[in-house]
Amino acid sequence: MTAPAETQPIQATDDHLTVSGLACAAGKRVVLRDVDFAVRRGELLALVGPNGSGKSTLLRALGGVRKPVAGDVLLDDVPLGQLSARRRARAITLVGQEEALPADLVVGEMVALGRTPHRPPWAGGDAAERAAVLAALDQVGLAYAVDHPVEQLSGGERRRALLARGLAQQTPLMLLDEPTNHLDLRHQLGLLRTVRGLGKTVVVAMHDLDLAATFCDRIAVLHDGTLLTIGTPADALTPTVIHDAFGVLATPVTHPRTGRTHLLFSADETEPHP
Ligand SMILES: Nc1ncnc2c1ncn2[C@@H]1O[C@H](COP(=O)(O)OP(=O)(O)OP(=O)(O)O)[C@@H](O)[C@H]1O
Repeated sequence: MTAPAETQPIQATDDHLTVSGLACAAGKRVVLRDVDFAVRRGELLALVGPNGSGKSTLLRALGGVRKPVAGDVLLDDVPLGQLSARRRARAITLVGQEEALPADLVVGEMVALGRTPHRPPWAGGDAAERAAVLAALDQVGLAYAVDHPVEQLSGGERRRALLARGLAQQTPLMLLDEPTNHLDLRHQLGLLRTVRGLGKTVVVAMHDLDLAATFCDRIAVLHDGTLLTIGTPADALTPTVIHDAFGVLATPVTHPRTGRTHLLFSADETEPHP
């Protein structure tokens, strides 16, 4: 598989997050264990894996929202647990998968919630804040909806409004849980191009392996709560890894126009249906 084609790979120079011996539990059940890796500054890292493999749990742990039962996550060498919520919110944006939107706000007000960590206590919005909100909405192609009621947004518009709220938070690190859900093809590509162009460190959970390989610098493959592998798309998304993680057959093919390598998937009839 070739390097991301949308832009040149961003030069990552050091580690932004360091994950060591991480384990997380849901109730008494350990759902993530023995996870060790680093997120390099400025890279776009995809988290892929089957349903229930632990992607959302890992993202929440990377954001300091999910407390580990073992191990640690360091932000620039500082354990996340040592940071105040406000400091964390100025450093890390977490855009979750199925966040309920406050129905009685207009879109601009909802996106302005992303500015909260930057305000002094009890401060209201000002012109700079409105500019940040409009810029964030513009980045996701939603500026036209700034005064629309949130409850009137389509599923795809809701996803983009949530991302805009995250962009308005203006942190150097973003954690995105399936941001392309509900988006049509053009908006999926547009959103990933936008994310890639941010120049931030981004970790994104996604299901589309081909899009992950096209846009991301590296890919981490989760399976059953463990990190199966992490590496460049070519190194991480081999037919063997894909079969081990997803139980499907993958065949690399060359795109006749671009020359890039893509994967075709087919069912492995010897695998039991999940
Ligand atoms: N609140 C919870 N209570 C009990 N189990 C949970 C809870 N949250 C997650 N789990 C379990 O933890 C495991 C990992 O879930 P997680 O949501 O992290 O997976 P995922 O890879 O993001 O899945 P998906 O692709 O379906 O979004 C699953 O087995 C899930 O059932």
